[in-house]
Amino acid sequence: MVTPEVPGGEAPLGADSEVGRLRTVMLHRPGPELKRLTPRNNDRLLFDGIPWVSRAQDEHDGFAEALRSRGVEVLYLTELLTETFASDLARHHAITTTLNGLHLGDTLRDYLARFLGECSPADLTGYLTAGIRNDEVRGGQGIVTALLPSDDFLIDPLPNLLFTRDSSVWVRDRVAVTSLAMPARRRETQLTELIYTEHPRFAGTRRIHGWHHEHVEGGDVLLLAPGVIAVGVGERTTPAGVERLARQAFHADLAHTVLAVPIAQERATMHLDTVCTMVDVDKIVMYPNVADSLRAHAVTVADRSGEGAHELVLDVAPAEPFLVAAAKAMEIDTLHQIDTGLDPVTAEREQWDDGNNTLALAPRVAVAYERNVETNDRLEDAGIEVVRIAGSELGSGRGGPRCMSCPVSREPLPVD
Ligand SMILES: NC(=[NH2+])NCCC[C@H](N)C(=O)O
Repeated sequence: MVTPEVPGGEAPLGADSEVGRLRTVMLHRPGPELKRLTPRNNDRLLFDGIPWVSRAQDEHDGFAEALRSRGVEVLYLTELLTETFASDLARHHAITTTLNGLHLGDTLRDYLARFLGECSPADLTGYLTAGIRNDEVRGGQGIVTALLPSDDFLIDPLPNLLFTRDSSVWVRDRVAVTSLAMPARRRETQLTELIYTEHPRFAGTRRIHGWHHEHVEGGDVLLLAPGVIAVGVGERTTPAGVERLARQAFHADLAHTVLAVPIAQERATMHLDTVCTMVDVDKIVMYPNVADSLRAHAVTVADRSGEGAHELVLDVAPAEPFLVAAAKAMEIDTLHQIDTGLDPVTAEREQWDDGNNTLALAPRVAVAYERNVETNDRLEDAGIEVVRIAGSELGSGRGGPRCMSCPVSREPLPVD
């Protein structure tokens, strides 16, 4: 359950929908890690271009300002991380997990452990997020430094930290620290897990997943309604990942139905939130080119007499059209679809530019990239207020307002 608000205190942690009034959100302002992108490494680092960093920062500041001007508290991931590093234990943990890659060798690993161990919390955040290249180390010289190319990263930069929704997702009052599938992103959740474990703001928060578990990415997790979670299964979230998440959610009484939604294994549709996002309690903006083929298996608990989450007996229903299965689980007549774009070509262009990837600030109020003109018009025609933000540079990482934000606190939806 989302806990009731403490008068005068911070907003209670958690979210039970994608559209309850947004109170607190975690963002990552793009920083030096984006300056590491080159035409030779951008594919591996999952960017489709080389962003103009200062413009991306301006756009991101515009996004944060749009949220603040509507009463949303903005937390920044790197500030939380630096505060987390006030703890010696957290620093030690971060350094050890970062350096356990097999490409380093003992000489370099020992040197880097000492070097990072002596850094200030802010510098440590900088190195762990922007990475370290072979030609930047001042010690630890030996076989590895001599033989690795000078521009190889000893610690990889994390340009996709920008997409904070992928690295954690709240389900009611618990947080799922996710387990990212792509090698370029695996380290991100070692950092988010530390924040949620060690930062005083999150003291006592219970977790329902972790970076060492089966792959689940937050972009695939949609809280369709209190008790109903849709999870995309494709390039990023594996069938085993959904199973673990569903078991944990059922066991902790966070949900009664999980819809497992297979999605095409393509770059344009890497996460479920590239295909659809909620903009009202019963409205979803959706890519029409896949809407007809999108299907879902409703997963429920058939028998909960066993002890632990792993002993729940799950029922997996045959696949049904997504909108049908969703409406049933949400106990509403219809989940109304608002189409991306106008015609199939505009839809394809605006889907690519994250037209579906909206962030709801409240029922019928959503943040969207301004460039998706046709989709935004359609949202307005359907009675949704659209808060438009610039995203020409931000978009080169293939993510929109929803991927770039992890809602940490939303008001529960009014019960009618
Ligand atoms: N939830 C999302 N759709 N996130 C988009 C993530 C984009 C990022 N460049 C990646 O490939 O992982």
